[in-house]
Amino acid sequence: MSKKIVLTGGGTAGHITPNIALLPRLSQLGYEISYIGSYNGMEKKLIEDYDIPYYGISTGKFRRYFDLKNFTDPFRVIKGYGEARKYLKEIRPDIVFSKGGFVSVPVVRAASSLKIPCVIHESDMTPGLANKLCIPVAAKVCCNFPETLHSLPTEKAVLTGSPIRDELSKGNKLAALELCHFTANKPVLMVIGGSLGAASINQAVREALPKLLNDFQIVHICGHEKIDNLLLNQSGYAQFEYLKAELKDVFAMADVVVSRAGANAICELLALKKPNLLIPLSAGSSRGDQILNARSFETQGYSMVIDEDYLSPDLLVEKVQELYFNRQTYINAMGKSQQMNATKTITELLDGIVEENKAGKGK
Ligand SMILES: CC(=O)N[C@H]1[C@@H](OP(=O)(O)OP(=O)(O)OC[C@H]2O[C@@H](n3ccc(=O)[nH]c3=O)[C@H](O)[C@@H]2O)O[C@H](CO)[C@@H](O)[C@@H]1O
Repeated sequence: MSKKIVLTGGGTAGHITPNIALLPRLSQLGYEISYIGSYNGMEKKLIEDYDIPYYGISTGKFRRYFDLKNFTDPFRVIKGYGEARKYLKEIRPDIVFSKGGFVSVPVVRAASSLKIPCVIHESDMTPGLANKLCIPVAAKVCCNFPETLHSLPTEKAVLTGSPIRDELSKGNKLAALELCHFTANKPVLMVIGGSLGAASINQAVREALPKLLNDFQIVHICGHEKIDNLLLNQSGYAQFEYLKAELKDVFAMADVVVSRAGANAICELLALKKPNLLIPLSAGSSRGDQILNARSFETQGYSMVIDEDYLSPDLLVEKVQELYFNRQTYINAMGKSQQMNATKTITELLDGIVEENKAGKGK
């Protein structure tokens, strides 16, 4: 009997790439996979590279602050709920897996109204608002950090880690050297500011370029519309807005990495054992989870950290040099980590629920 799953999640790549990581194993297990995301969000652009049906719904953001859109977004969400219900009735999945983000709320709530079991996943240390709205109706809530277990209902919480795309460990260094027009004789610093880029990191890196270029070639993933045209011809410096398939090659080429401390990004750095300097998003512009992520990795000896409030070009140069000098220490520490196989744990959990329900219906 065929098995069907609907995946949802979007807004930023951190709510999408873990779903992508699950695709090969779900296919092996015989699932027909569909995706429900927003009409035109990042998830649509990333999922269209895979051969699975995509259903777009209307979405709105849940804000804790005043914005005129707070008056119109509820109607968008209600519309999205109706569309999600319609698509779910059409697809008739055995289960829904949600990676969070605002688009996932109407999908999970609609699935619950149709008695379709939902499993949701929280990558960060504390649950985001979208997941908080879904926890009451979820069958299970997967999480990435042991610390998160305390914030979740005991009977629903499962520690799984965050699924990482297998292909990331299969990069080709030579392909990346060619892509960036770099030589093989000088170390490579990779800078990645999360899936949307990070303006403060971009500025510090660009101001520090004259010094950094003495020792490194720099590949900078700077975010949508954040390329600096004045630096396009700078030798030893390559900029990209966002990398899809080439990301694995750039990881393979990187000797050291400067990164935001998004939950998935840091798990990938750990899995790939890349010595890294984290600059977490400040508490002023977020709920502070990246700071917790970064401090946890620093304490475990996997990462160096700069507080964004103290970020300056000179401090960046000093810390990058220190990181490169001590890189083997970080590689050794990361080599001792007991990182979970999240893809295996989550797909087994999902398949277990589906098989149990099918067996129940067959009785
Ligand atoms: C500003 C913001 O709200 N950030 C949040 C967002 O970050 P963000 O969406 O940046 O998520 P993460 O850093 O966790 O993950 C980014 C993902 O995008 C991928 N990637 C990135 C750049 C690129 O060019 N190509 C590419 O494939 C990375 O490999 C990774 O898989 O979600 C994370 C997970 O909930 C949170 O921890 C972050 O606090």
